[in-house]
Amino acid sequence: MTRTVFITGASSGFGAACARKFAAHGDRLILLARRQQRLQTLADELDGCDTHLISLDITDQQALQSAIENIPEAFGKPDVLINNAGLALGLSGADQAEMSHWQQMIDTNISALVHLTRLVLPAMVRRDRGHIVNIGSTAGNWPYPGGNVYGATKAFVKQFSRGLRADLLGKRIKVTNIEPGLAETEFSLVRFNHDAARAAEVYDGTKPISADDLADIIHWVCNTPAHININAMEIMPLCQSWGPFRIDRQMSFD
Ligand SMILES: NC(=O)C1=CN([C@@H]2O[C@H](COP(=O)(O)OP(=O)(O)OC[C@H]3O[C@@H](n4cnc5c(N)ncnc54)[C@H](OP(=O)(O)O)[C@@H]3O)[C@@H](O)[C@H]2O)C=CC1
Ligand SMILES: N[C@@H](C=O)C(=O)O
Repeated sequence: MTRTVFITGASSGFGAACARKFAAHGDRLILLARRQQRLQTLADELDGCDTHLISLDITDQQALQSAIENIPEAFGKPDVLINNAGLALGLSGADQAEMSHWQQMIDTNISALVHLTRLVLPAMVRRDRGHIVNIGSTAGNWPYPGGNVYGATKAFVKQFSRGLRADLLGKRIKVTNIEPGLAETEFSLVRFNHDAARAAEVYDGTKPISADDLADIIHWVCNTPAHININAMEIMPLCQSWGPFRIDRQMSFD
């Protein structure tokens, strides 16, 4: 059956790779991001796939609502919503971080994700079918220095995903939180204000998760038997693991 798959953050990274993967399996796509030209180039590449493009800032609530109301009828209602648009900005400690960065991460990773879910979910409930795939992060499970608000937004996404599952018991609607670790996309470029050298250092000497790796996993998650729900999946490259607790041995309390 051809599904309508709605992917946010489709102009790059995981979102673009998911678009290619789902298109290759015959699904029709609704693709959202700010960069219209990127979306158009992707849609041209996916020749033969029915694609509806939504070019907007997902934090603009009015624009988002109007875009959802104006999805062409031929696309029907989304069967799968991949809440992927998101970002980290900066890696400064909490006393130094820019408040505007924190606000943008909260607006994008939390508020916009919640808003879009609220807009799309009623039709899934009415039709008694659907799948919401939220893109969380290992940063929502494990803290690291400088990850402060970014990690907190992803912890929100994790708990929101669980809450959705609790609310949707008895409905044929699946909810999954995908929690990737080190993955090479434009993520670090954005985090470090397009400083390419600094972004490259993040992946230096590693074999990180690729966008295609993650798209394969998401596609699998969206194709499990009807009675199975993958609640959460944490994925790291083999070269990544946890560090020990840090202990400061210099502190004085005199
Ligand atoms: N790469 C990594 O290491 C990991 C990433 N993640 C998460 O995966 C998700 C995708 O990131 P990834 O593919 O890595 O990074 P990319 O930077 O490559 O992609 C981010 C996508 O989000 C879109 N986006 C960001 N802000 C907005 C906005 N305000 N309105 C609309 N679209 C927006 C961007 O589109 P545009 O700029 O055109 O608007 C882009 O398509 C994010 O939620 C990220 O937090 C989770 C774990 C690991
Ligand atoms: N796991 C990465 C993205 O979410 C990170 O925290 O750097």
